[in-house]
Amino acid sequence: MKREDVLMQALPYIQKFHGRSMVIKLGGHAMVDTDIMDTVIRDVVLLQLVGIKCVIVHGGGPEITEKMKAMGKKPRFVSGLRITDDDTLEVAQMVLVGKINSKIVSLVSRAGGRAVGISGNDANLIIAKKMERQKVRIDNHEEEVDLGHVGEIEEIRPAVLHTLLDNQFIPVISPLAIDRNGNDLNINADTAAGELAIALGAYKLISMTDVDGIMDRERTKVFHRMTPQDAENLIASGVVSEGMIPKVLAVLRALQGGVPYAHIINGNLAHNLIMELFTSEGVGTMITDRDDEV
Ligand SMILES: Nc1ncnc2c1ncn2[C@@H]1O[C@H](COP(=O)(O)OP(=O)(O)O)[C@@H](O)[C@H]1O
Ligand SMILES: CC(=O)N[C@@H](CCC(=O)OP(=O)(O)O)C(=O)O
Repeated sequence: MKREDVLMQALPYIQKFHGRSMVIKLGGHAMVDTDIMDTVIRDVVLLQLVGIKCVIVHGGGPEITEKMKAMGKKPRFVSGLRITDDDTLEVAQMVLVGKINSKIVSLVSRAGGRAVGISGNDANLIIAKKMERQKVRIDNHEEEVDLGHVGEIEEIRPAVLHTLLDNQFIPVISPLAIDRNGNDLNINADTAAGELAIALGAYKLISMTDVDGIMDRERTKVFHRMTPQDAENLIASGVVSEGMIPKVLAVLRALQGGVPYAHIINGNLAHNLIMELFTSEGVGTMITDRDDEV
């Protein structure tokens, strides 16, 4: 395709997306290469310049795990959620806020945009409560496990995001929350992105990870489009497993909450974000119960 054709193909999408908001979740596994991360951020700055209100929510699970191991602590997860004791919460805060959030903000600045880094506890953006004890199967019996400082989202107060977006800032959000008594909590980044997308009335939730999208059992084929029902079936049949489960559950919750389109795409390939948004073929998986084009 000629260069001008590629650009013109984007026109109807730009017209459709102008003035709408999108929540872009950058998973920890999608942030391993700084050069590619740089292209992802430049894509986001471009999206903002064509009138899309972009909100970035980032993860950082792999880096938290690495730091915990370096401290001699063994990371433990229950249903994809990290058991978070006092020390682990401190590591999560250091890695998420101190390192990853600040790196993304700098990359936006380098790309010519203006970002403001916040976490869910800033301006009471994400109010959560400590998660109930979770039942886990261990050696043929069920045990109840306390996840520590892990939060379950109760409320999103998006006022701060509207202020930032209306003034052309790109909010970059760390997945931490606060409870009603002011205690800090760790939350899964996909869950946070899904709830933020609902509260903002976002047009799309885009989750960037380290695989091309939702794949078949053999992991040879990517499903480019599916309905929420298809996605539920893939979880029930075990085709969707491990870290993909919280991601797909967050997508389903967002779709139920009124977000029309959700995408899961590979964040480790340069310019996948604009390819997914501005071409009819797309590159990853789009989940929607609408039957129109975008
Ligand atoms: N059906 C599936 N299609 C694609 N990936 C899957 C599927 N089921 C499980 N996965 C796994 O989910 C992982 C993505 O989740 P995760 O590692 O938590 O990502 P992130 O850190 O980006 O949030 C993939 O690397 C893959 O191993
Ligand atoms: C409670 C919980 O599990 N919180 C996550 C927050 C980071 C995250 O979700 O990062 P990814 O998107 O890279 O997986 C954690 O501590 O790993």
